[in-house]
Amino acid sequence: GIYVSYQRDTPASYLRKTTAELRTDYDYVIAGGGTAGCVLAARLSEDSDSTVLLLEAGGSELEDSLTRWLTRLPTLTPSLMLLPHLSWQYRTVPQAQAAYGFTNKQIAWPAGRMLGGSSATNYMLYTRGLSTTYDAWAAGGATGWSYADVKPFFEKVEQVIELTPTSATYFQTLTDAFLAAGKFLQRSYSNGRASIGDFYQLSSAMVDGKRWHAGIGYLFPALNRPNLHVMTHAHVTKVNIDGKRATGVSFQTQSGEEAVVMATKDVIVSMGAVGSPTLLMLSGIGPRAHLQSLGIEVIADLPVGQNLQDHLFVPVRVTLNTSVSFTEAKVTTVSELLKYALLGTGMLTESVGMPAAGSVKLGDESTAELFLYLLNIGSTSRLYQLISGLSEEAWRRFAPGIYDPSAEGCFIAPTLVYAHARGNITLASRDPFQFPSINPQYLNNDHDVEVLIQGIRLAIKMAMTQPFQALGATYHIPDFHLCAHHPADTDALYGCIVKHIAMTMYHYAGTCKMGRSSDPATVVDPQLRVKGISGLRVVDASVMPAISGGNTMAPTLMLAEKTAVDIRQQHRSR
Ligand SMILES: Cc1cc2nc3c(=O)[nH]c(=O)nc-3n(C[C@H](O)[C@H](O)[C@H](O)COP(=O)(O)OP(=O)(O)OC[C@H]3O[C@@H](n4cnc5c(N)ncnc54)[C@H](O)[C@@H]3O)c2cc1C
Repeated sequence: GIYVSYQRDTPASYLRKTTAELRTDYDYVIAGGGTAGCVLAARLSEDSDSTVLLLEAGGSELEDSLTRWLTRLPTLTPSLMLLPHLSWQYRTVPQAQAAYGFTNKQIAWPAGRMLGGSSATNYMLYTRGLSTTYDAWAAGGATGWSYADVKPFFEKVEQVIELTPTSATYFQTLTDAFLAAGKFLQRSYSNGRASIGDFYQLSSAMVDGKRWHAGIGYLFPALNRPNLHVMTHAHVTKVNIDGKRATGVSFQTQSGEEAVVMATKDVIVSMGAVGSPTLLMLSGIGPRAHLQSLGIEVIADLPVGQNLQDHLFVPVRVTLNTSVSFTEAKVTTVSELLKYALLGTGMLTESVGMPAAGSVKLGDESTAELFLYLLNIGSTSRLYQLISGLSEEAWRRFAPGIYDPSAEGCFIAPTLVYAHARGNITLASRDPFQFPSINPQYLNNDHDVEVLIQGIRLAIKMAMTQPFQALGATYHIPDFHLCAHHPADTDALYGCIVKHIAMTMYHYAGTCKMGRSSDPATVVDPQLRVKGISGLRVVDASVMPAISGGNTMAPTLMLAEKTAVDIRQQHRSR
């Protein structure tokens, strides 16, 4: 008896297993149970007279204790990116102007694949980002999205997440050195050419040393609501459209069953900046010529998949002759990570990743162009090569001793905040299970390369400051073959290095651009409704008109909170 009632009450028991457990229609059907999808499902089902269905292609930690264990322990984050059932193994197409050091010139683009989405596999940094981003969104036609407008929704998110400073025990010496070095830079280089902002320790979405994600914070506590249905392993293949109205979605279940469900109010697509444009194009919403070339009937000719943006960074390797990080454990492979997990060291509940950052304005720019992050992946270097897609050769030439697990070190990571490059996502075929073709067009313009060159110079200056020198810091300039003919310490050399090693911070955004309806570059209006189609919205990182000035999880949570209010108001006032 006890066993049965325990079973009935587990959150997993609320997940729908077969289509027989679903209704034929819901008020809202949400495609994608990721960062934004979990917020929407929780908020929309707060109205007990609204019915909500959430469909997620991946599984959930609720169904599988190994997944729960892997996702909750912050140090295991890099390993999640290698597991295809937890991360989509997307990859860019070969890059013309970037990724020279990557196998096939392709950069790995992992994204979360389970309830919680990328918030369940990411590095957990939480930052609202530069307020100037949102003011620029509003000025560009995204009415209602200025910083003053969005601030209350960040505050709402911050009531749900318990933020903690990125943690400390293993990294604090290094973090302190980085923050002190930031102060040195500020004093010495805040002149006409570069103005250096404050350096600060970042906040992390962790509770008691364990990962917080949108499933934990939003969805799981709502699972017992009778008006909310959630199905995992449900791969959405199409938005069904009748005339100019979205009527529901088609999806395939784990057992391979093809199913259709109807939405009486809204279909909400929250499949992330790769998944959402892909689904729209498969459904006939996208650039006319592209859809026609694949024989897809065009229902709305919109620039879906365009305007792709990301944050690129250059890891500058700094080794130290003082033991500062991971002093208790040297972790170089997945199996070692697991070994330490089994040993249960406190290190597992430490966040690898980026504990601190500062911003830099270049020339007479009015907003920051560069962030300098402290990247704490010193002794997980082999793993890092695997997850990024860097070639063995490039990784070996990247820095001496990179394979030496006893080498203490870190990376200083200058990051391009507002790239000028605009990439695109297009369908590779009409098969909804085939990945699309992802072309970020990284570094296809001088501006982006020049900003990162200045970033390398600042990273070097930082390594030479007294706080880093006190730890015996040495910075390393990679000796890539193709760069060998450039003289030391020249822009030409650093530009060549940028083209080899600049890599993604996984902040894919912008592929279903929001803005004024009359603007031919936009896909959704400021209420995130797809232009020209009723009953269809896109709510996730893809709607950002310009990438946020900082990591993208918090802005994605914010935009889902804000749009949930819009949706509820719209339908209440009818
Ligand atoms: C490795 C990594 C590290 C990162 N680190 C940070 C960080 O430290 N801080 C930060 O702020 N940001 C970070 N980011 C970025 C941030 O996590 C994302 O920008 C944000 O979570 C995106 O949210 P989203 O709702 O747009 O998409 P996601 O959260 O990715 O959700 C999309 C969901 O849709 C599902 N889906 C896709 N296709 C289908 C389909 N056909 N049918 C059904 N469901 C489907 C996916 O499985 C997924 O659950 C990181 C991202 C990654 C990948």
